[in-house]
Amino acid sequence: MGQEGGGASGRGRCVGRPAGAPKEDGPSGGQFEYLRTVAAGMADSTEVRELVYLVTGGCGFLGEHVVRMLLQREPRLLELRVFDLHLGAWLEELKTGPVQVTAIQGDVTQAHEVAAAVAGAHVVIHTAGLVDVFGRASPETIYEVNVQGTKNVIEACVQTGTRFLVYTSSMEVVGPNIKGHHFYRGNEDTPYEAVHRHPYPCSKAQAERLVLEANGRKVHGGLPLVTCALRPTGIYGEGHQIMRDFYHQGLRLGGRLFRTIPASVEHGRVYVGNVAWMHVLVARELQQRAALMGGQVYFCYDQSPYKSYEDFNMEFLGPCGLRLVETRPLVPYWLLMLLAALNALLQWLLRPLLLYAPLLNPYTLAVANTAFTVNTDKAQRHFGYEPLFSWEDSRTRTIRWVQAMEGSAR
Ligand SMILES: NC(=O)c1ccc[n+]([C@@H]2O[C@H](COP(=O)([O-])OP(=O)(O)OC[C@H]3O[C@@H](n4cnc5c(N)ncnc54)[C@H](O)[C@@H]3O)[C@@H](O)[C@H]2O)c1
Ligand SMILES: CC(C)CCC[C@@H](C)[C@H]1CC[C@H]2[C@@H]3[C@H](O)C=C4C[C@@H](O)CC[C@]4(C)[C@H]3CC[C@]12C
Repeated sequence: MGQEGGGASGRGRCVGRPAGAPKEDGPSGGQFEYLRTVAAGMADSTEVRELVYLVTGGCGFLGEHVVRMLLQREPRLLELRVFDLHLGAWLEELKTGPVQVTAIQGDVTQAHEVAAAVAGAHVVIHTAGLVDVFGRASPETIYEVNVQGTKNVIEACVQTGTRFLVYTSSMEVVGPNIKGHHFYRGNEDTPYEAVHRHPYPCSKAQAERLVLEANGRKVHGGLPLVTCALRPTGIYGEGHQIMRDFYHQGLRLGGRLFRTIPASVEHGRVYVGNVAWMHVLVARELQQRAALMGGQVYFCYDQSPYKSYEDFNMEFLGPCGLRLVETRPLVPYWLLMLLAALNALLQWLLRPLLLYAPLLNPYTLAVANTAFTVNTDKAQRHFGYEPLFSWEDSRTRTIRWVQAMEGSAR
C-alpha cells in the first residue's frame, strides 16, 4: 500500500517539528507470512530461565499488566526489573515467585539511572511515559519524559549492549490529526496526514521515530539493536483512570451520563490484557525474527467492537447501574467547542493560582469527535498475535473491576 501524505506507517509530523518512520519493508521484504503457531501463548515450560527483562513505567496502568503478563507467560524469564518513578506496593506480592522481581525507583529523564537499570538486561519494554492531554503538565515536561526519556533508554541499550527494545507508542502518533480527518478502520499502511500540534502526540511521534531509527545501531559488543513500536488505540480495562472518572461522574449525576459525541463517531479501543500480551509476544518474537520485525510498527487490536467513545464506555458502566441519556448529543457541537475553548482559557488564566484541568478541552473534544479505528492483521502475520482475551472476557473483567469500585451504583 502507498505511503502518501505521511501514512499510518508513522511518517507523521508535528507542526514545526520533523518526524518520520520507515514503512513495512524490513530486510525480509514485509511479505513474510508467520507460520509457527504461538496462539496458545505459553512457550515450552521446560525452557531454561535465563532472560532479564526491564519494564519502564512498570507500575502504570498498562505497565502493571505487562509485568503480570510477563510473569505468567514468559517462562524464560529469570529476572524482571520494574522501573518507575513511583513504585506500587503490589510489587511486594510478586517477589515470592520463581522470577526475581527487582523494583527500581527511577526517572527516565536521568540518563545514569536508566543506564544502571538497563545494564545486563536482554530486553527492554519501554512503556513509561507522561500521558497528558489535559494540560496538567507543561509541554516541556511532556517532551522531557517522552522524548528525552526515550533517548536515554536507547542510549542505555547501546552503551550496555542490550539488543531488544520494544516501545509503547500510541495511535496518536498517527491521528486524529489537527484537521480532524477521520481514520476509518485503517491499518499500518493506510495513507493519512499525520500532523499534530498537541505536545502529547508530538512527543510520542518523535519518540517513536527515535526508536525506529535506532533499529540496526551497533550496541556494545558489536551486535545490532532490534527495535519496534506498538501503537495501542484507547486502552481500557482494570485500572483505567478515565473510566473510573466517568463512573464517579455518573454517580454524582444520579446514575446518568449525558451524550456529547454522536454515536456514529467510532473510536478505537483495545483491552489492556491484550495490549500487555502483545508486548510479551512481540518482545519474545523480536529475538527470533529480528529481520522481519526490526524497525516495524504495529497497531494494537483485538475483538473490541467499533463504537463511539461514550457508547463503548457504557458497555461497562451500563451493567454497573449508569445510563447514557439521549440518543443524540444533548449539547450542540458548537456549544461544546465553545465550552472547550472556555476551559482552555480558564486553564491558562488560573495557572498561576491553581491547576484547572477538566476532561473537556479543544484537543480531547477533537479526539473524541473524530473517527479513529484500526483494522489490521499485521501483528498476526509478523509474530502470530491472537488476542488472549475475547471481547466477552475483556468486557466481563472490566465490568467486575468497575463493580468492585467503592460506591457501585448497583
Ligand atoms: N492509556 C492509553 O489509552 C494509552 C494508549 C496508547 C498508548 N499509551 C501509552 O502507554 C504507555 C503507558 O500508559 P498508561 O496509560 O499506562 O499511563 P500511566 O500514566 O498509567 O503509566 C505511565 C507510567 O510511567 C511512569 N512514569 C512517568 N514518568 C516517568 C519518569 N520520568 N520516569 C519513570 N517512570 C515514569 C508513571 O509513574 C506511570 O507508572 C505510555 O507510554 C502511553 O503513551 C497509552
Ligand atoms: C467530549 C468529551 C467530554 C469527551 C472526553 C473524552 C476524552 C477524555 C477521551 C476521548 C478519547 C480519549 C483518548 C483516546 O482514547 C486515545 C488516547 C491515546 C493514548 O495514547 C493516551 C490517551 C488518549 C489520548 C485518550 C485520552 C482521553 C480521551 C481524549
